[in-house]
Amino acid sequence: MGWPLLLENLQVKRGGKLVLAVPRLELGAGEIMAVLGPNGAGKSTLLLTVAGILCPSQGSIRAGEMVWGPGRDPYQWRQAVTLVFQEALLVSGTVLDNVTLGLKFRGLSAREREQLAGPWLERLGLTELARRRVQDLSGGEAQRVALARALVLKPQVLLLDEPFAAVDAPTRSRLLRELRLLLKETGITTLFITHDFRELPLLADRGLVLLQGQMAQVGTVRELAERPASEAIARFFGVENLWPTGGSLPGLKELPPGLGAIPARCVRILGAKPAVAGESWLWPGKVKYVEEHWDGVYYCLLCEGLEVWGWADNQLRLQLGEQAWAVINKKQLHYIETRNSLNFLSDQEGLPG
Ligand SMILES: Nc1ncnc2c1ncn2[C@@H]1O[C@H](COP(=O)(O)OP(=O)(O)OP(=O)(O)O)[C@@H](O)[C@H]1O
Repeated sequence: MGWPLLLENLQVKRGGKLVLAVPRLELGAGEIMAVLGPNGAGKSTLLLTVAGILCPSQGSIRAGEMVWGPGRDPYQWRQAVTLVFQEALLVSGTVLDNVTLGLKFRGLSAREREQLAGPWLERLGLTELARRRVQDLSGGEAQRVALARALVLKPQVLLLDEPFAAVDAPTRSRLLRELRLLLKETGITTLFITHDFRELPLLADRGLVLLQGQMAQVGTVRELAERPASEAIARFFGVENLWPTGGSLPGLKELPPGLGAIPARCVRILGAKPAVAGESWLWPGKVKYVEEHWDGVYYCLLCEGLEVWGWADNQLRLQLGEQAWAVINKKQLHYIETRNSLNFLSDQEGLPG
């Protein structure tokens, strides 16, 4: 089982500027956490710091008994924590040479190295490619080699920068699911970067959203998508419905000033008013937009001037301008208080150091 990871009071500067602040972040032993956020949010900075490549200007990172931070020697830390870069940094030679490189540095004999590498080559589908020269690999194969090279060292903590980014989307989904099984079996504590929140359920137990160098929210995929802590997070997760509260629609008019948020997939569109509303609000509206998918249809209704995005199965055939009903589940409409925006690093003045 990997080690638990604890980041406390972490501040990281780059080019003399504070670009990442993590007051506290805890990963349980064997937990897999995704790091999400837009460009420049601080994702790579976080990974490079946990890898012992960047030194924080303040704070500490603990893994098991070991500590990384200002004044600490990174040598031992780097033995326990392994970073796999997005661009597989392979040395010239064969796949096997690359997978066993770290073991060679640790002084193992060629025979021992091959014995240890064998199972990992097999699990990552590389056995047939073991003697192939790395310059003849596809981008996806090269990424798998980089991963095998990291896993063969049995790291306590694994850091992955956009795993399988070079692979086409369906193959990436399959590889991420397989990687999850493998990591859960070995119990390696893992932090990985992704730009795509849809990858979160494939690999991660929880996600950390970074915005402008700040921890904006930590949670499971459902918590992040259905209970976003701010408008910025809701937008990042592609929550289609973000309505200003107030007005005359039931559900919104009772809320204090802010936003009502609900993903389109959680709003049901019906062609006729149901007899019973149950735990829902029923909003009448006219069809403004239709988008057909293979497994259903997205509709946008105009309800009292608000654009309401919802989902229906393929049986429902509504035309533009037709009367329809949006069913808003009371438990799923999430209130976001807009007055409490995050204090982003760039908005702050006089930060320490
Ligand atoms: N070497 C550097 N010197 C100065 N500033 C840097 C350096 N590297 C990154 N930064 C700044 O640090 C901040 C965080 O960058 P980082 O690369 O960690 O973001 P990211 O979330 O990984 O972005 P991306 O998704 O584009 O890779 C950005 O404002 C960036 O401009």
